[in-house]
Amino acid sequence: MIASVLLAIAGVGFGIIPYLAVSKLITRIFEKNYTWSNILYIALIALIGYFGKVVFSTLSTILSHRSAFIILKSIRQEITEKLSKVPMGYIEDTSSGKFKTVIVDTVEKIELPLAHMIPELTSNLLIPICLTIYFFMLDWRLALIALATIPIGLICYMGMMIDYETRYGRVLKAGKNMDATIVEYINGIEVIKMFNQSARSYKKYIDSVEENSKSKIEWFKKTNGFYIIAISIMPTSLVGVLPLGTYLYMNGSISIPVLITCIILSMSLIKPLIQALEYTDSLAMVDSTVKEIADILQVEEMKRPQYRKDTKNNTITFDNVSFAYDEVQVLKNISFSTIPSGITAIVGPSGSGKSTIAKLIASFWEANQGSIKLGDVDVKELPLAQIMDTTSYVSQDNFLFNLSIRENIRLGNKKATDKEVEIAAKKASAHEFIMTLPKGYDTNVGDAGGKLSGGERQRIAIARAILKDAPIVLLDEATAFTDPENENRIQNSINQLIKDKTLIVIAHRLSTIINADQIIVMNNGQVEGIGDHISLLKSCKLYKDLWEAHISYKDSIEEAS
Ligand SMILES: Nc1ncnc2c1ncn2[C@@H]1O[C@H](COP(=O)(O)OP(=O)(O)OP(=O)(O)O)[C@@H](O)[C@H]1O
Repeated sequence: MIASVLLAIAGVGFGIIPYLAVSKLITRIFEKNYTWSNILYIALIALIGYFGKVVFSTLSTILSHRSAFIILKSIRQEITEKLSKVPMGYIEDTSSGKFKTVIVDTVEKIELPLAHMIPELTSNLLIPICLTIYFFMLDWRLALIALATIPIGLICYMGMMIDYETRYGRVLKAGKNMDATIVEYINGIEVIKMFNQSARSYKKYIDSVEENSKSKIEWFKKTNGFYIIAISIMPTSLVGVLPLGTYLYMNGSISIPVLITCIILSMSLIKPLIQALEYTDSLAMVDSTVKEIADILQVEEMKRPQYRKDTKNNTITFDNVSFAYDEVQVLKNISFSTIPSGITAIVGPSGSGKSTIAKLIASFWEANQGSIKLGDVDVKELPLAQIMDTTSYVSQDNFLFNLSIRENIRLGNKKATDKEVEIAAKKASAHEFIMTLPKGYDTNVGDAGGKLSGGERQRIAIARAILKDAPIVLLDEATAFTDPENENRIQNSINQLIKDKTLIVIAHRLSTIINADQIIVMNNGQVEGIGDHISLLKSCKLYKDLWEAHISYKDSIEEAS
């Protein structure tokens, strides 16, 4: 960027040469002190000046664009890296549309000011300054009258800038809100269609589009008057220069060459200044854009060390753990240890905190109190990468990327060969259905896996986890896909996934976990009972109630079918 500014300054230097050359030429012609070779020589110098300006300012623009693209790339990389280090809570509380807007659109907005404003502002300010000095050297009275329109223009610009940041801030905010709402609308299009709604009846969308247009009209109304007056008055320097110049010439104060040079100078002085002032918009935008990006980059990260530690074993231990998402306490003094290479099931009514336990194990959030240990080390003393390598989290809504099936499975282990991907898919009982697809493993799964059924998505996610081969598996058992055929397939794939692993399963269908080595019964954020199926039936009333409810539900389903 510095090289680009230096080149822009060199361009400015060359840009002034034609003005000086024209002035010299006029002087010589009027003094009748010229030969054809003199004229050609001066014209050649003017031409060199012009080409020098074009070459240096082009080089400056190329360099500034290159630097701008590098800066944009690194800002985008920093934001995405940051998102992997902040707590999930922050990401869940922020709409995906907002992230999209900041990473794609907001960052893009800095390209123009970075690539153009720095070199062009430099030249647009330097050229008038140099010309003004020369103007004063020729005749200070004409120089002063030529510059008289500038303060009037500046006053108008100042009027335009009153409350500018707040007003422009409203425009930016409305634009972002509209972006976020549109992304949300597209994501929820299924629900909108199902309830026979349209974009017009989706109030949030309509409101955001209206606010976007209102804020722009308001901003336009308040700034445009000042802007029009400024750009109309500022270039009128000839109105003063012409009569005063003629008067000075007539009373012999200045010569004709000086008068003509001053007229040329007064015409060329204002245009670059107006262009420079037009960057006020970009400056205000850069300011709010930088603040917005900084807001994300300054979010507090989960503080974890850089280096891995030996944890001795892969047992997870919760010791008096409490946790709240916002103010509301979701887990209260939870204590338990998982069974090494065994199954620990977590059961309980909806909202009792089961998934939250899994998310704390996966370090999506930090516990507020107490400690969570992996082996004999507190997870806070382990790098996030070590936790991620040690655990596989198969949630209910497994997200698939808009990529081929092969690439989605390979996310589990990016070094896996095609053969290994297929073996994982076979273990997950997914191979068969994949082979019926038009392009087999190369079939694209669509946005968020939308081209596959829920059960198929689940099996692809399990294949991904099998390929990852982490020693701890966190499984948020799906409540959907309960038709017997699918359930059997998913159960088979889960059995392959958990071979020789420590499994923590959040179970909704109690019949699937009666053989678990340990069952933790959660109620309202607390542990109500721990034991195996038989012992809990005797000792834990809540577990007995849940079991009876499950059995009678199962019976009713079987009777109905
Ligand atoms: N991101 C979040 N922000 C705020 N509150 C949350 C968040 N996620 C969950 N909760 C709340 O925390 C409580 C426990 O949720 P959790 O998902 O752990 O329950 P669960 O036992 O797994 O429920 P279910 O069986 O219905 O999946 C609920 O009251 C829920 O509303």
